[in-house]
Amino acid sequence: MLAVSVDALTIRDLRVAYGSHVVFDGFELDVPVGAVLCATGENGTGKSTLLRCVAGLQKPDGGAVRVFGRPPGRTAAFWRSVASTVENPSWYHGLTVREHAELIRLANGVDPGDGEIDRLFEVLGLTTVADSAPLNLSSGQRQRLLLAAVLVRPSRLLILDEPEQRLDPAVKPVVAGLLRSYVEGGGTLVMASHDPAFADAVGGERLSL
Ligand SMILES: Nc1ncnc2c1ncn2[C@@H]1O[C@H](COP(=O)(O)OP(=O)(O)OP(=O)(O)O)[C@@H](O)[C@H]1O
Repeated sequence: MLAVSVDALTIRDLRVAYGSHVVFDGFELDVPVGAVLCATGENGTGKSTLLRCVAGLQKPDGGAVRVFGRPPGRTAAFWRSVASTVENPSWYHGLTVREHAELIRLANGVDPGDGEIDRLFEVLGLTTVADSAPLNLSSGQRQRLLLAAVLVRPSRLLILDEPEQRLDPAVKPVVAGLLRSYVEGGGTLVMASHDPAFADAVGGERLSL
């Protein structure tokens, strides 16, 4: 039997308008499994709108979005394959930074004590704040935690909206390296970025909006 390969992301004839302001009309996109796609463009060109549609967080006015051949949705099954920073999560009061990572790993069926959290915290500079409450972190530290939270669990597609935002210049290459490793491990990455050097460091295709 012939194996039929399904792209990670397929968009056909996408239309999104806010009132009379048309952001997408007849937009098409294919992202194969294992690819990196980075949307770039000035403020307001539609990067976040596109990512929200891909994550199923916004219903387009027309067209079709398929993630691994299925419509994106708010189901647990969809989010088991997809990790995203398009919408900020709520942090639990009473749980530390490390306990959040442990909870995420445990809930996704992976061992929280296998050293992966320590490794990620070390490279992302979160070790010294591991026992803090997330709400006490600086905005840059919270951005690192957000990235740790999506990277600490298994997924097949990462959807990241400006992952470089609020990061120190020294941390950006580290995050770019983590994202490259994610893709080398078979994952697909769809992101938006305002930082050409960061996008170059991650690699892959650019989508200019
Ligand atoms: N809920 C909304 N209601 C009305 N207009 C909206 C809404 N969300 C986005 N827009 C408009 O749609 C356009 C695209 O917005 P979007 O946030 O997708 O752009 P972006 O490329 O992500 O911008 P930025 O680089 O500033 O993050 C903008 O002109 C914005 O004003």
